[in-house]
Amino acid sequence: MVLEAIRYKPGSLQILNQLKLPHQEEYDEIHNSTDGWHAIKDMRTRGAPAIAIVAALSLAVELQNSEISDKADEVAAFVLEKLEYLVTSRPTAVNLADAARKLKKIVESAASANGSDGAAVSKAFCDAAAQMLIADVSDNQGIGKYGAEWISKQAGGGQVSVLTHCNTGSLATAGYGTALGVIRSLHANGSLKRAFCTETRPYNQGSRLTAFELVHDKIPATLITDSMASALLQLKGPSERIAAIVVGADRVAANGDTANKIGTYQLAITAKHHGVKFLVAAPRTTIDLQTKSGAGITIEERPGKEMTFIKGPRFDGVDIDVTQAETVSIAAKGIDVWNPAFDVTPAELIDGIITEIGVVEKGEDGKFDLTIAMEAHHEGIKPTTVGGL
Ligand SMILES: CSC[C@H]1O[C@H](OP(=O)(O)O)[C@H](O)[C@@H]1O
Repeated sequence: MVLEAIRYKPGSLQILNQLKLPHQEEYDEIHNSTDGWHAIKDMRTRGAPAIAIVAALSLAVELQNSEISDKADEVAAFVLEKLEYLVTSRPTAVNLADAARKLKKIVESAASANGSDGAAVSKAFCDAAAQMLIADVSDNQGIGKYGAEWISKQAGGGQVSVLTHCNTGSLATAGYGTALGVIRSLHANGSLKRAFCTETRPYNQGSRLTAFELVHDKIPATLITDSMASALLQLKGPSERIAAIVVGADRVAANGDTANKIGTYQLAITAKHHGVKFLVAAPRTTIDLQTKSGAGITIEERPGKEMTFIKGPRFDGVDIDVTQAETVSIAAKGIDVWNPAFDVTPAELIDGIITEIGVVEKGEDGKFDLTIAMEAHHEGIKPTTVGGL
Protein backbone atom coordinates (compact mmCIF):
# COMPACT_ATOMS: atom_id res chain seq x y z
CA MET A 1 0.00 0.00 0.00
CA VAL A 2 1.30 3.45 -0.91
CA LEU A 3 1.26 5.96 1.95
CA GLU A 4 -0.99 8.83 0.84
CA ALA A 5 -1.21 11.92 3.03
CA ILE A 6 -3.35 13.62 0.38
CA ARG A 7 -6.10 12.06 -1.76
CA TYR A 8 -7.38 14.32 -4.52
CA LYS A 9 -9.61 14.05 -7.56
CA PRO A 10 -11.61 16.90 -9.09
CA GLY A 11 -14.33 17.82 -6.62
CA SER A 12 -12.96 15.71 -3.77
CA LEU A 13 -10.08 16.17 -1.28
CA GLN A 14 -9.25 13.94 1.67
CA ILE A 15 -6.30 14.24 4.08
CA LEU A 16 -4.88 11.55 6.32
CA ASN A 17 -5.48 12.83 9.87
CA GLN A 18 -1.91 12.75 11.22
CA LEU A 19 -3.04 13.38 14.80
CA LYS A 20 -4.45 9.83 14.75
CA LEU A 21 -1.33 8.11 13.36
CA PRO A 22 0.29 5.65 13.81
CA HIS A 23 -2.52 3.70 15.47
CA GLN A 24 -5.45 4.86 13.35
CA GLU A 25 -5.51 5.68 9.64
CA GLU A 26 -8.48 8.03 9.20
CA TYR A 27 -9.12 10.40 6.30
CA ASP A 28 -10.88 13.73 6.82
CA GLU A 29 -12.95 15.28 4.02
CA ILE A 30 -11.85 18.78 3.03
CA HIS A 31 -14.74 20.62 1.34
CA ASN A 32 -13.36 24.14 1.05
CA SER A 33 -10.60 26.59 2.01
CA THR A 34 -11.98 26.98 5.53
CA ASP A 35 -11.66 23.22 6.09
CA GLY A 36 -8.17 23.45 4.58
CA TRP A 37 -7.13 26.29 6.89
CA HIS A 38 -8.25 24.42 10.00
CA ALA A 39 -6.68 21.12 8.94
CA ILE A 40 -3.33 22.93 8.56
CA LYS A 41 -3.69 24.96 11.77
CA ASP A 42 -4.65 21.86 13.81
CA MET A 43 -1.74 19.97 12.21
CA ARG A 44 -4.04 17.19 11.01
CA THR A 45 -1.99 17.74 7.89
CA ARG A 46 1.55 19.11 8.19
CA GLY A 47 4.92 19.32 6.48
CA ALA A 48 6.03 22.32 4.47
CA PRO A 49 5.22 20.95 0.98
CA ALA A 50 2.02 19.22 2.08
CA ILE A 51 0.71 22.39 3.72
CA ALA A 52 1.00 24.28 0.41
CA ILE A 53 -0.60 21.49 -1.60
CA VAL A 54 -3.54 20.95 0.80
CA ALA A 55 -4.20 24.68 0.96
CA ALA A 56 -4.29 24.98 -2.84
CA LEU A 57 -6.42 21.87 -3.34
CA SER A 58 -8.87 22.91 -0.60
CA LEU A 59 -9.59 26.03 -2.66
CA ALA A 60 -9.73 23.97 -5.86
CA VAL A 61 -12.50 21.71 -4.52
CA GLU A 62 -14.33 24.76 -3.22
CA LEU A 63 -14.31 26.23 -6.74
CA GLN A 64 -15.28 22.90 -8.30
CA ASN A 65 -18.24 22.41 -5.95
CA SER A 66 -19.71 25.92 -5.95
CA GLU A 67 -20.83 28.52 -8.49
CA ILE A 68 -18.76 31.59 -7.52
CA SER A 69 -19.50 33.69 -10.60
CA ASP A 70 -19.42 33.49 -14.39
CA LYS A 71 -17.33 36.66 -14.46
CA ALA A 72 -13.54 36.26 -14.66
CA ASP A 73 -12.72 39.20 -12.41
CA GLU A 74 -15.14 38.05 -9.69
CA VAL A 75 -13.70 34.53 -9.58
CA ALA A 76 -10.17 35.98 -9.57
CA ALA A 77 -11.04 38.28 -6.66
CA PHE A 78 -12.54 35.34 -4.75
CA VAL A 79 -9.43 33.20 -5.29
CA LEU A 80 -7.01 35.96 -4.25
CA GLU A 81 -8.99 36.62 -1.08
CA LYS A 82 -9.00 32.91 -0.16
CA LEU A 83 -5.28 32.56 -0.85
CA GLU A 84 -4.53 35.44 1.53
CA TYR A 85 -6.66 33.68 4.17
CA LEU A 86 -4.98 30.29 3.66
CA VAL A 87 -1.48 31.79 4.03
CA THR A 88 -2.35 32.82 7.62
CA SER A 89 -2.72 29.20 8.75
CA ARG A 90 0.98 28.69 9.62
CA PRO A 91 3.74 31.32 9.19
CA THR A 92 7.12 29.57 9.11
CA ALA A 93 7.05 27.26 6.08
CA VAL A 94 7.52 29.34 2.92
CA ASN A 95 6.00 26.76 0.55
CA LEU A 96 2.43 27.97 1.17
CA ALA A 97 3.26 31.64 0.60
CA ASP A 98 5.35 30.68 -2.45
CA ALA A 99 2.49 28.65 -3.90
CA ALA A 100 0.00 31.46 -3.20
CA ARG A 101 2.24 33.93 -5.03
CA LYS A 102 2.54 31.65 -8.09
CA LEU A 103 -1.17 30.77 -8.12
CA LYS A 104 -2.06 34.48 -7.84
CA LYS A 105 -0.05 35.18 -11.01
CA ILE A 106 -1.75 32.30 -12.85
CA VAL A 107 -5.22 33.52 -11.88
CA GLU A 108 -4.47 37.16 -12.79
CA SER A 109 -3.13 36.05 -16.15
CA ALA A 110 -6.18 33.88 -16.82
CA ALA A 111 -8.54 36.68 -15.82
CA SER A 112 -6.86 39.20 -18.15
CA ALA A 113 -6.93 36.88 -21.18
CA ASN A 114 -9.27 38.00 -23.95
CA GLY A 115 -12.76 36.59 -23.64
CA SER A 116 -11.98 34.94 -20.32
CA ASP A 117 -14.84 34.03 -17.99
CA GLY A 118 -15.27 32.63 -14.50
CA ALA A 119 -14.99 29.03 -15.62
CA ALA A 120 -11.68 29.69 -17.40
CA VAL A 121 -10.17 31.33 -14.32
CA SER A 122 -11.40 28.53 -12.08
CA LYS A 123 -9.97 25.89 -14.44
CA ALA A 124 -6.60 27.64 -14.62
CA PHE A 125 -6.38 27.63 -10.81
CA CYS A 126 -7.53 24.02 -10.36
CA ASP A 127 -5.17 22.70 -13.03
CA ALA A 128 -2.21 24.49 -11.39
CA ALA A 129 -3.17 23.23 -7.93
CA ALA A 130 -3.43 19.64 -9.19
CA GLN A 131 -0.05 19.97 -10.91
CA MET A 132 1.55 20.74 -7.51
CA LEU A 133 0.86 17.16 -6.38
CA ILE A 134 2.64 15.70 -9.41
CA ALA A 135 5.58 18.12 -9.35
CA ASP A 136 6.24 17.55 -5.64
CA VAL A 137 6.68 13.78 -6.00
CA SER A 138 9.01 14.30 -8.95
CA ASP A 139 11.01 16.90 -6.96
CA ASN A 140 11.33 14.53 -4.01
CA GLN A 141 12.62 11.70 -6.20
CA GLY A 142 15.27 14.08 -7.50
CA ILE A 143 16.18 15.10 -3.95
CA GLY A 144 16.43 11.43 -3.00
CA LYS A 145 18.67 10.62 -5.93
CA TYR A 146 21.11 13.50 -5.53
CA GLY A 147 21.17 13.28 -1.75
CA ALA A 148 21.93 9.56 -1.76
CA GLU A 149 24.68 10.02 -4.36
CA TRP A 150 26.26 12.81 -2.30
CA ILE A 151 26.24 10.87 0.98
CA SER A 152 27.58 7.68 -0.64
CA LYS A 153 30.35 9.63 -2.38
CA GLN A 154 31.34 11.44 0.81
CA ALA A 155 31.43 8.14 2.71
CA GLY A 156 33.60 6.53 0.04
CA GLY A 157 30.92 4.05 -0.93
CA GLY A 158 29.68 1.04 1.03
CA GLN A 159 26.75 1.10 3.44
CA VAL A 160 26.07 4.14 5.61
CA SER A 161 23.86 4.97 8.57
CA VAL A 162 22.12 8.32 8.71
CA LEU A 163 20.13 10.22 11.31
CA THR A 164 17.03 12.24 10.54
CA HIS A 165 14.73 14.50 12.56
CA CYS A 166 10.99 15.13 12.46
CA ASN A 167 8.99 13.76 9.54
CA THR A 168 9.88 14.63 6.00
CA GLY A 169 8.43 11.65 4.17
CA SER A 170 5.25 10.82 2.28
CA LEU A 171 3.28 12.21 5.23
CA ALA A 172 4.89 15.65 4.89
CA THR A 173 4.72 15.89 1.12
CA ALA A 174 2.79 14.59 -1.89
CA GLY A 175 4.91 11.43 -1.69
CA TYR A 176 8.38 9.89 -1.31
CA GLY A 177 9.64 12.73 0.90
CA THR A 178 12.60 15.03 1.15
CA ALA A 179 15.11 13.95 3.82
CA LEU A 180 13.23 10.68 4.14
CA GLY A 181 13.36 10.51 0.34
CA VAL A 182 17.15 10.51 0.61
CA ILE A 183 16.89 7.60 3.07
CA ARG A 184 14.49 5.77 0.71
CA SER A 185 16.97 6.25 -2.16
CA LEU A 186 19.94 5.05 -0.08
CA HIS A 187 17.89 1.97 0.84
CA ALA A 188 16.83 1.37 -2.76
CA ASN A 189 20.52 1.62 -3.81
CA GLY A 190 21.51 -0.97 -1.19
CA SER A 191 23.62 1.71 0.48
CA LEU A 192 21.73 2.09 3.75
CA LYS A 193 22.95 0.24 6.82
CA ARG A 194 20.42 1.85 9.20
CA ALA A 195 18.28 4.96 9.56
CA PHE A 196 18.06 6.55 12.98
CA CYS A 197 15.14 8.86 13.76
CA THR A 198 14.46 11.13 16.69
CA GLU A 199 11.11 11.18 18.51
CA THR A 200 10.77 14.93 17.80
CA ARG A 201 8.73 16.11 20.73
CA PRO A 202 6.20 17.51 21.38
CA TYR A 203 4.19 16.51 18.28
CA ASN A 204 6.34 13.36 17.92
CA GLN A 205 6.60 13.50 14.15
CA GLY A 206 9.51 11.05 14.45
CA SER A 207 8.11 8.37 16.76
CA ARG A 208 4.58 8.54 15.30
CA LEU A 209 5.14 9.36 11.63
CA THR A 210 8.73 8.70 10.47
CA ALA A 211 8.89 5.43 12.39
CA PHE A 212 5.52 4.52 10.83
CA GLU A 213 6.88 5.19 7.32
CA LEU A 214 10.16 3.33 7.91
CA VAL A 215 8.38 0.27 9.33
CA HIS A 216 5.85 0.43 6.47
CA ASP A 217 8.70 0.43 3.90
CA LYS A 218 10.65 -2.26 5.80
CA ILE A 219 13.70 0.02 6.07
CA PRO A 220 16.12 -0.90 8.91
CA ALA A 221 15.54 1.86 11.44
CA THR A 222 16.02 2.75 15.10
CA LEU A 223 14.12 5.35 17.13
CA ILE A 224 16.16 7.40 19.62
CA THR A 225 15.08 9.63 22.52
CA ASP A 226 14.50 12.84 20.68
CA SER A 227 17.66 14.89 20.02
CA MET A 228 19.17 13.99 23.39
CA ALA A 229 20.73 10.67 22.29
CA SER A 230 21.95 12.11 19.00
CA ALA A 231 25.31 13.30 20.35
CA LEU A 232 26.10 9.91 21.90
CA LEU A 233 25.09 8.25 18.63
CA GLN A 234 27.72 10.34 16.80
CA LEU A 235 30.43 9.84 19.43
CA LYS A 236 32.40 7.26 17.45
CA GLY A 237 32.54 9.52 14.40
CA PRO A 238 31.24 9.18 10.84
CA SER A 239 33.06 5.96 10.00
CA GLU A 240 31.68 4.05 12.97
CA ARG A 241 28.09 5.10 13.20
CA ILE A 242 26.48 8.11 11.53
CA ALA A 243 27.83 9.21 8.15
CA ALA A 244 25.42 12.14 7.89
CA ILE A 245 22.46 13.86 9.45
CA VAL A 246 19.83 14.75 6.85
CA VAL A 247 16.85 16.93 7.74
CA GLY A 248 14.04 18.74 5.95
CA ALA A 249 13.32 22.45 5.90
CA ASP A 250 10.45 24.83 6.26
CA ARG A 251 12.26 27.83 4.88
CA VAL A 252 15.80 28.23 3.51
CA ALA A 253 16.87 31.88 3.55
CA ALA A 254 18.96 33.38 0.75
CA ASN A 255 22.22 32.82 2.67
CA GLY A 256 21.36 29.19 3.46
CA ASP A 257 20.19 29.72 7.07
CA THR A 258 17.45 27.13 7.49
CA ALA A 259 14.29 27.05 9.59
CA ASN A 260 13.25 23.53 10.48
CA LYS A 261 11.64 21.58 13.30
CA ILE A 262 12.78 22.56 16.79
CA GLY A 263 15.84 20.52 17.72
CA THR A 264 17.45 20.79 14.28
CA TYR A 265 19.87 23.54 15.37
CA GLN A 266 21.30 21.48 18.22
CA LEU A 267 21.65 18.47 15.91
CA ALA A 268 23.76 20.65 13.59
CA ILE A 269 25.96 21.70 16.52
CA THR A 270 26.55 18.07 17.53
CA ALA A 271 27.30 17.16 13.91
CA LYS A 272 29.93 19.91 13.64
CA HIS A 273 31.51 18.74 16.90
CA HIS A 274 31.75 15.13 15.72
CA GLY A 275 32.76 15.78 12.09
CA VAL A 276 29.47 14.37 10.78
CA LYS A 277 28.08 15.88 7.56
CA PHE A 278 24.89 17.92 8.09
CA LEU A 279 22.52 18.16 5.12
CA VAL A 280 19.27 19.99 4.45
CA ALA A 281 16.95 18.34 1.92
CA ALA A 282 14.33 20.60 0.39
CA PRO A 283 12.66 21.30 -2.96
CA ARG A 284 13.37 24.75 -4.39
CA THR A 285 9.84 25.77 -3.38
CA THR A 286 11.29 25.91 0.15
CA ILE A 287 14.08 28.33 -0.77
CA ASP A 288 13.14 31.95 -0.06
CA LEU A 289 15.52 34.41 -1.71
CA GLN A 290 13.40 37.30 -0.42
CA THR A 291 14.42 36.47 3.15
CA LYS A 292 18.09 37.37 3.33
CA SER A 293 18.97 35.40 6.48
CA GLY A 294 17.50 33.34 9.29
CA ALA A 295 16.92 36.51 11.31
CA GLY A 296 14.05 37.31 8.96
CA ILE A 297 12.17 34.03 9.48
CA THR A 298 9.06 34.07 11.71
CA ILE A 299 9.14 31.15 14.14
CA GLU A 300 5.70 29.76 14.95
CA GLU A 301 4.98 29.22 18.64
CA ARG A 302 2.41 26.54 19.36
CA PRO A 303 0.02 26.25 22.37
CA GLY A 304 1.66 25.17 25.63
CA LYS A 305 -0.85 22.35 26.06
CA GLU A 306 0.71 20.57 23.08
CA MET A 307 3.79 20.20 25.34
CA THR A 308 2.27 19.63 28.76
CA PHE A 309 -0.28 17.00 27.72
CA ILE A 310 0.20 13.85 25.68
CA LYS A 311 -2.57 11.97 23.89
CA GLY A 312 -2.71 8.38 22.75
CA PRO A 313 -4.66 5.12 22.79
CA ARG A 314 -5.07 3.29 26.08
CA PHE A 315 -2.36 0.68 26.87
CA ASP A 316 -3.46 -1.95 29.38
CA GLY A 317 0.04 -3.24 29.97
CA VAL A 318 -0.38 -5.88 27.29
CA ASP A 319 -2.04 -4.34 24.28
CA ILE A 320 -3.14 -1.03 22.75
CA ASP A 321 -6.87 -0.27 22.59
CA VAL A 322 -7.31 2.32 19.84
CA THR A 323 -10.97 2.76 20.71
CA GLN A 324 -9.97 4.38 24.03
CA ALA A 325 -7.98 7.58 23.59
CA GLU A 326 -6.47 9.15 26.69
CA THR A 327 -4.97 12.57 27.30
CA VAL A 328 -2.62 12.76 30.26
CA SER A 329 -0.70 15.61 31.85
CA ILE A 330 3.09 15.27 31.85
CA ALA A 331 4.07 18.59 33.46
CA ALA A 332 3.55 20.44 36.71
CA LYS A 333 0.26 22.37 36.64
CA GLY A 334 0.85 26.11 36.49
CA ILE A 335 4.33 26.00 34.92
CA ASP A 336 4.93 28.55 32.17
CA VAL A 337 5.68 26.99 28.78
CA TRP A 338 7.70 28.06 25.73
CA ASN A 339 6.87 25.93 22.69
CA PRO A 340 8.60 27.18 19.50
CA ALA A 341 7.75 24.79 16.66
CA PHE A 342 10.95 25.57 14.73
CA ASP A 343 14.49 26.85 15.08
CA VAL A 344 17.03 28.27 12.63
CA THR A 345 20.27 26.49 11.76
CA PRO A 346 22.94 28.93 10.54
CA ALA A 347 24.42 28.22 7.12
CA GLU A 348 27.88 27.80 8.65
CA LEU A 349 26.70 24.52 10.24
CA ILE A 350 25.22 23.16 6.98
CA ASP A 351 27.42 21.17 4.58
CA GLY A 352 24.98 20.92 1.68
CA ILE A 353 21.48 21.80 0.56
CA ILE A 354 19.98 18.96 -1.45
CA THR A 355 17.52 20.15 -4.09
CA GLU A 356 15.65 18.33 -6.85
CA ILE A 357 18.29 19.42 -9.39
CA GLY A 358 21.43 18.80 -7.36
CA VAL A 359 23.32 19.46 -4.16
CA VAL A 360 24.29 23.06 -3.47
CA GLU A 361 27.54 23.41 -1.53
CA LYS A 362 29.33 26.50 -0.35
CA GLY A 363 31.66 28.24 -2.75
CA GLU A 364 35.28 29.13 -2.10
CA ASP A 365 34.01 32.10 -0.08
CA GLY A 366 32.40 29.65 2.34
CA LYS A 367 28.93 30.88 1.45
CA PHE A 368 25.93 29.36 -0.35
CA ASP A 369 24.86 30.94 -3.63
CA LEU A 370 21.28 29.76 -4.00
CA THR A 371 20.43 32.06 -6.89
CA ILE A 372 22.04 29.54 -9.29
CA ALA A 373 19.69 26.81 -8.03
CA MET A 374 16.68 29.07 -8.33
CA GLU A 375 17.50 30.17 -11.88
CA ALA A 376 18.31 26.66 -13.09
CA HIS A 377 15.69 24.60 -14.86
CA HIS A 378 15.23 20.93 -14.36
CA GLU A 379 16.63 19.87 -17.68
CA GLY A 380 20.24 20.19 -18.53
CA ILE A 381 21.63 21.11 -15.16
CA LYS A 382 24.23 18.61 -14.12
CA PRO A 383 24.47 18.57 -10.34
CA THR A 384 27.92 19.08 -8.96
CA THR A 385 28.89 18.27 -5.44
CA VAL A 386 31.54 20.93 -5.11
CA GLY A 387 30.96 24.66 -5.16
CA GLY A 388 27.29 24.54 -5.92
CA LEU A 389 25.31 23.71 -9.03
C1 LIG B 1 9.27 18.08 4.16
S1 LIG B 1 8.49 18.68 5.59
C2 LIG B 1 9.50 19.94 6.10
C3 LIG B 1 9.34 20.27 7.58
O1 LIG B 1 7.96 20.45 7.99
C4 LIG B 1 7.83 19.93 9.33
O2 LIG B 1 7.18 20.82 10.20
P1 LIG B 1 5.68 20.46 10.76
O3 LIG B 1 5.65 18.99 11.07
O4 LIG B 1 5.54 21.34 11.98
O5 LIG B 1 4.78 20.86 9.64
C5 LIG B 1 9.24 19.73 9.79
O6 LIG B 1 9.83 20.93 10.23
C6 LIG B 1 9.86 19.21 8.52
O7 LIG B 1 11.23 19.13 8.57
